[in-house]
Amino acid sequence: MIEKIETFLVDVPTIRPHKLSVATMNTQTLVLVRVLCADGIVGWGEATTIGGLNYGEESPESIKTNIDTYIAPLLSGMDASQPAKAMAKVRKAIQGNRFAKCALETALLDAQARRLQVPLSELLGGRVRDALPVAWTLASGDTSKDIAEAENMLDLRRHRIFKLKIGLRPVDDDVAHVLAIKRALGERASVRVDVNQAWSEMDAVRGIARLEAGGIDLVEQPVKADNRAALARLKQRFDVAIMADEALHGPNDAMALARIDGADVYAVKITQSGGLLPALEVATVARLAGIGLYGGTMLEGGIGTAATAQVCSTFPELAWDTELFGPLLLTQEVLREPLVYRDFMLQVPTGPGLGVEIDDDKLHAMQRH
Ligand SMILES: O=C(O)C[C@H]1C=CC(=O)O1
Ligand SMILES: [Mn+2]
Repeated sequence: MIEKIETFLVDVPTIRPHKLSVATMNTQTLVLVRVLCADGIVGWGEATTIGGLNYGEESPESIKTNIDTYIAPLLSGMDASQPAKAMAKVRKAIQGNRFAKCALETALLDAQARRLQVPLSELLGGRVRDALPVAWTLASGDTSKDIAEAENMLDLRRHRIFKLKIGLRPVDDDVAHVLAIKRALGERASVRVDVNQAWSEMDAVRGIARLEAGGIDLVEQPVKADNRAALARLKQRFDVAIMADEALHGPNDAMALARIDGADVYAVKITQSGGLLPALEVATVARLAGIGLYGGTMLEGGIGTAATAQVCSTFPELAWDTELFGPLLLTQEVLREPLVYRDFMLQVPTGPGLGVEIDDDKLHAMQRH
């Protein structure tokens, strides 16, 4: 039986300012959910978002309030060994709130997988890979700092895929910044950009032509999320891969974009999809439509990152790798043992459930009171 659902806000400074076109992050607010079951099993989930309300329409505080006030009471007393039934009730009664739903589904599945003593991936069809290549985002805002950071990551054998955050400066300045980094790294790295919706279609045509000519491998969400037609036109026009990120809020968006041949790649995010099972549906639509997959992040801490890793481990094809580096951008950790990054890859945890353990003392010390 589901006995109790608790939520925690945890403010964690980032290792350096992380500059996106929509926000500069100096801290990340983790939203964590704990589900206590009557049989003593505990499950964890995460509903972390980016930049308060700058990036999405759910803020950390609204997610916590909506779970505490409206969603948790629906679940209390339900059978904890039937996560799908519990989530069906939530999805029927609650509009929107994808991040909150994701955290609850993660926690319920974590608990059930622990109960069955299997890794969470095994409740999702089973894993086909044990390690996931991980991109790093260069977003210091300074070209030479970004190059030094990339060189360091290559030396450490931690990352050889780099995503550059652009869209804040004039197109010409951004292109010059990206191409300087690509020239410095050459064939040693895959260089990609994320515009976070900042460009008009005209800007995008101009910018992407030059990025493509300069050897950039992928352009993520160049135009507004709701302008699917423009994304599709850019995909038709250019050879360089066009990735949908903010345009994807779950399976229906995945289907609508696939119908218009709107993107080459989907960034699969468990929170934006509204849960782990909807994220699998996004991935299935992509697979059937011949669209490549990329494991995306909302810069979550260890819990959300482990949950996404469990999901991505089940993908037969993962052509564009992942960006599951969230915990590495944060100065503090709520896990007892950090996730393992080795040889450019995140090792998918092998223990029961999410395969991570929360340090209650650390959490208590770090949580917002
Ligand atoms: O992709 C996004 O838009 C959000 C996020 C993921 C990595 C990163 O640096 O920012
Ligand atoms: Mn993105």
